[in-house]
Amino acid sequence: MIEARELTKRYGDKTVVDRLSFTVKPGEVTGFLGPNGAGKSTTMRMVLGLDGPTSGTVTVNGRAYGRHAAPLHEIGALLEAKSVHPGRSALGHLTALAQTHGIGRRRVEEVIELAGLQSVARKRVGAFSLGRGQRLGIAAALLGDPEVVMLDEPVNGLDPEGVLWIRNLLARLAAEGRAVLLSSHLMSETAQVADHLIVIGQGRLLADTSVADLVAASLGGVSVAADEAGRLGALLAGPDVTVTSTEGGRLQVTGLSAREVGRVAAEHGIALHELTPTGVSLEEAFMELTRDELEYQSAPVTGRTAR
Ligand SMILES: Nc1ncnc2c1ncn2[C@@H]1O[C@H](COP(=O)(O)OP(=O)(O)OP(=O)(O)O)[C@@H](O)[C@H]1O
Repeated sequence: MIEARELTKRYGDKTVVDRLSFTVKPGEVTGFLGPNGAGKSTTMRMVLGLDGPTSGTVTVNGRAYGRHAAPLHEIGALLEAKSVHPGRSALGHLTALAQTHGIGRRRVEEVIELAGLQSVARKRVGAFSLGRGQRLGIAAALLGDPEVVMLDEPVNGLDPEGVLWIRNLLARLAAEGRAVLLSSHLMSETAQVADHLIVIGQGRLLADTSVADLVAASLGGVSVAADEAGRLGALLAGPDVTVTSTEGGRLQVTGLSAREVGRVAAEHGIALHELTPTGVSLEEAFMELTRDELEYQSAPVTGRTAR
């Protein structure tokens, strides 16, 4: 379990992580989402004691990382810019790491197999593709059979087979009762594997929700085609309702259910040709959540700055 309480990191006068509180529970994959620069890597570095918080705390299985006698058994992590000596073999790298914790040869072989690296275990790591490098990083993370697994953007640069392999692996690790934290800036990809989501923007917590709840909340608009689209649009309009006309007498309505739209049309004798609930994608839900929190907003097409 990872528990962050009011975790804060400032560099100079810039607050990169801002009073962040969350829990990564055992038996679940928790997605850690945020746009570039949101503070995910900084948070993960603080979990591992690589950066000290300015204030607040973060613990792994009840203690700060540095207070564990054998941290590889508590948490296995893959951070983005992990450096491995390029002249070493995968086997050599994992063996050296294992020796720091008195982990035997047998476990080294197990994680090599688990990561599908048997055929290249004796090859120089410097010649590894990005995908193989990621697999090696994950093998290293799992070496100590840790209760908590934390991976920073693990699918970056992987081919579809590698992506599927990671998805299955994460699901299995959670099913074994481990707490799994997985960072990403891609909502749809994360939602496919995560049970729970922690979304941050500019270091602040924006959402702490189950994937199922987010999916339910994202089901938004209704597409309507009617004979008297203009009249129907005026009848539907209200303080929390947006009505946009599109081509061919079609309306896009948000803030009302399909049933409510249908009832208004029936009450006013307006014939409908189509009444379709249109869910927004999870990616859109994520963009909506983080819209005000982007570090670098794209300039709109008019060329004016966004803020
Ligand atoms: N050592 C540092 N000194 C000053 N600023 C830093 C330092 N490390 C990170 N930052 C700043 O903190 C902010 C958050 O960075 P961080 O890498 O944690 O974000 P992230 O969510 O992991 O983003 P990405 O998805 O791009 O990796 C950025 O604005 C970054 O420039």
